[in-house]
Amino acid sequence: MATTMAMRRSTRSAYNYLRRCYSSECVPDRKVTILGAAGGIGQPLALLMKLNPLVSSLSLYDIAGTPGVAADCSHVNTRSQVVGYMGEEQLGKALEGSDIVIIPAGVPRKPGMTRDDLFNINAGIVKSLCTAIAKHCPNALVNMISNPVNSTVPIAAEVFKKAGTYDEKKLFGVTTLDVVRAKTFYAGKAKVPVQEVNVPVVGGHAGITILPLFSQAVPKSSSLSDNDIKALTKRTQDGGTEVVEAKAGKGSATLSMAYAGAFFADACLKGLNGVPDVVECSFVQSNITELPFFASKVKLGRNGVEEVLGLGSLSDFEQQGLESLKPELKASVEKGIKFAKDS
Ligand SMILES: NC(=O)c1ccc[n+]([C@@H]2O[C@H](COP(=O)([O-])OP(=O)(O)OC[C@H]3O[C@@H](n4cnc5c(N)ncnc54)[C@H](O)[C@@H]3O)[C@@H](O)[C@H]2O)c1
Ligand SMILES: O=C(O)C[C@H](O)C(=O)O
Repeated sequence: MATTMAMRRSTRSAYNYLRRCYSSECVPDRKVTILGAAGGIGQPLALLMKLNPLVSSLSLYDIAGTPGVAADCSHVNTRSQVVGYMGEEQLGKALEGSDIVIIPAGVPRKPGMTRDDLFNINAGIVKSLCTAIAKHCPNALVNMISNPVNSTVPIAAEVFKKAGTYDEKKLFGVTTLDVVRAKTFYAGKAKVPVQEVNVPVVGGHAGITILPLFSQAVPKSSSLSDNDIKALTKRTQDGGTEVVEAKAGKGSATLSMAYAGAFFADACLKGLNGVPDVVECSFVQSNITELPFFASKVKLGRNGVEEVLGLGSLSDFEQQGLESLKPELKASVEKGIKFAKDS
């Protein structure tokens, strides 16, 4: 009898908790800022964030083109108020009060280029934007999309350290597109419903540093051979290049990236709002390997990273992939740190 009463009480409190979390009058105000909002990723990402009911204020910043994007987006009849900001003199206002800053500012690849070939231009852009974040919204969660992510995230960390605002719980390299691709390719090959699929992707965000863990994929598939897993791994690692080549000089992934960026920002917002058990992969400061930054499953909470989760058990093939990616990832991280320290 006492047990039944206790169960009823706990069901009621879980129900009340969910009601509190999801009833529209209790959703807290949240400001999301997109830096690079007029670009190939920035525009569809702005639209997807405009559709997110967790956002109350959407701030769109770019060096050009934001008045038009903001006016257009602002006519969509959803909760958030949209304001466009253009040029460096408006950057502070764009950032003030942000809960989340998403950064897709910078140049994309052309066929034949690696992500590291973008370093010379994008490192400087990221450094100056992060300097402004440290000044105007030091407590915001930062979602870094600009490539090469393996170096731009360490650059951001160094900029924040120099400014005295670094909180490792609040800096994220967005690797969600790798997860999105791994899910899609796995579902296609294993012939399982894509909406039921989950696949962790760890390491970094470039070539062999992208390591999908298909041995941990759900739902499990008994129909995939070792060669199928190798081919799926390679396709996930080369997913960005597949799009760059198909776009033939007109940039890299924008629509799938906007989807992935909006999905990850939504997970961050849920974490900030106290929704329990929000877990996504991201490239964060980490001690689960000897590398200082590493992508793995991360539990998101009210302060950003609540816990960096371990790798779980790996197949021999994945273990080999992990060892092979370490030198490249280490070099990219060190390159970012050196740039931020020297410049
Ligand atoms: N993390 C990922 O998975 C992933 C996926 C796709 C693309 N990317 C990267 O995202 C970046 C953007 O790609 P895109 O296709 O949107 O490029 P794009 O050229 O279409 O857009 C970039 C935008 O950044 C703006 N910009 C440049 N300097 C700026 C500054 N100082 N402040 C604010 N805005 C500035 C430009 O005006 C432009 O509107 C690239 O570096 C690309 O490699 C990352
Ligand atoms: O491949 C690129 O250059 C863009 C991005 O990193 C991607 O994975 O699509």
